[in-house]
Amino acid sequence: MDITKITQLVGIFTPKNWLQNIAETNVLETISNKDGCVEIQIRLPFPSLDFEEEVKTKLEAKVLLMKGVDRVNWVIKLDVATLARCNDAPAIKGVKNVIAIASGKGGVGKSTTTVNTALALAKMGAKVGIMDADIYGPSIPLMLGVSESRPEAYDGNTMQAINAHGLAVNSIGFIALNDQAMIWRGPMASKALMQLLGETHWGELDYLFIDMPPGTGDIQLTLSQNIPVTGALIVSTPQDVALADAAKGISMFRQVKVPVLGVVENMSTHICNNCGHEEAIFGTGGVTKMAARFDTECVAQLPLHIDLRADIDAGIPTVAARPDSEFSAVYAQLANDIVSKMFFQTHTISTAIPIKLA
Ligand SMILES: Nc1ncnc2c1ncn2[C@@H]1O[C@H](COP(=O)(O)OP(=O)(O)OP(=O)(O)O)[C@@H](O)[C@H]1O
Repeated sequence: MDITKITQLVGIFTPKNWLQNIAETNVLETISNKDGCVEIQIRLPFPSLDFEEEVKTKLEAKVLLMKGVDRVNWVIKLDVATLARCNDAPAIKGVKNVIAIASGKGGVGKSTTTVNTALALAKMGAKVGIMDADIYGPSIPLMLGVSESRPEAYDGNTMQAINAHGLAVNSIGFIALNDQAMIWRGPMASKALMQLLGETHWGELDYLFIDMPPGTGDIQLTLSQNIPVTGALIVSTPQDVALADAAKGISMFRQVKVPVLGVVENMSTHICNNCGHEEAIFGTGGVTKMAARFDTECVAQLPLHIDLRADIDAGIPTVAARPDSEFSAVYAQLANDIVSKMFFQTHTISTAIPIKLA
C-alpha cells in the first residue's frame, strides 16, 4: 500500500477550495496500514458535510481498490480554527469565532435563521452559542423555550450563559425587562449590548452567533464596528422593501470592513400545508439579483411554511424538532457553507489572549 498515493488522493478528492489550501489546513494527520487496515486520521478545522460526502466516500472507494487493503478506518477529529477577526478586534473570552446575523428590515426571519443555523452547526459537532442583541424584540429565549430562565452569576463579574438545546445563550431580553431596552438611546443600547457580550461566561465556543437588532442606524453601526466578528450573514425576504434594507445592511458591514458571507432568502415561497402548492408571494429571484449586484450571493432559500413558525412558537426550532425534514437539510447546508466560506476567506490566527470588552 502506497501511503504517498493515498496522500495524493486526499488532494484529488478534496473540494476545490480544500485542494488549494490542503497544505495550509493540515487536514491529513497520519495514514497507517496494519494487516490490510488503512487508518486515515483527519483533523478538520471546521465542521463539514462536504468532507463527509465529497472526500471520505470517494477516497475510501479508491483506497479499497489498492492491493493489500481490505478495510479503511477513519479517525476524524474536529478542531475548529480561530479565524482573523475584522479590524483585529480583541477576542471574547472562550469564543473562537463570531458570526453576526443581520437584516435591514424587521420581521424577515433573522432570529428564526439564527436559531436553526446555530442548531445545525451544533449537530455537526461544533460548540455553538447565541447572543440575542435584538433590543427591539429579543425573541431568542422564546424560540429556544427558555423565556422563563434567567442567567445566574458565574463569578463577581460575569453571568453564566443559559443552556438551550445544547447552545449557550444570553439575551438582552433577560436583562432589560418590560420593553425597557427599546427606549434606550443609541449609545446606551450599544454600551449595554457590548457589556452583555463581554460579561457573559460563554464557556468554550467554536462559534458565537449574534442576532443583531434590525436596521442600519447608529446602534447597528456601532455594534458592527466593535463586535469582534469574523463574518456577517444577511437575512431578507424577496420583497422589494426588504431587499432595499438588506442592501443597506451589506453596505453598512462593508463600510466597517466586516466580510459579508451572503444573503439568506427567507419566505422565498409559500408552501401550502394542505395541498403542498408552492407560491412566490413575495416575488422571485429578488435576493439572488440583489446579492449579485452587491458582489455577494444568495446562500440559502427557505420557504414560508407553517412548521417553521409552529416549531419556533413551541420553543423547539425545526432543526431540533424535525431533524430529518427538508428544512433541516437546508439549514445544515447553510451552516456548512458559511463556516467553510469564513475559513477560506480569511486566515487562521493563534488563540489570542482576550481583552475585556466592556
Ligand atoms: N420561513 C418561515 N416560515 C414560517 N414562518 C416564519 C419563517 N421565518 C420566520 N417566520 C415567522 O415570522 C415571524 C418573524 O420571524 P423572526 O422573529 O425570525 O424575524 P426577525 O427578522 O428576527 O424579526 P425582528 O428582528 O424584527 O424581531 C416569527 O413568528 C417566525 O416564526
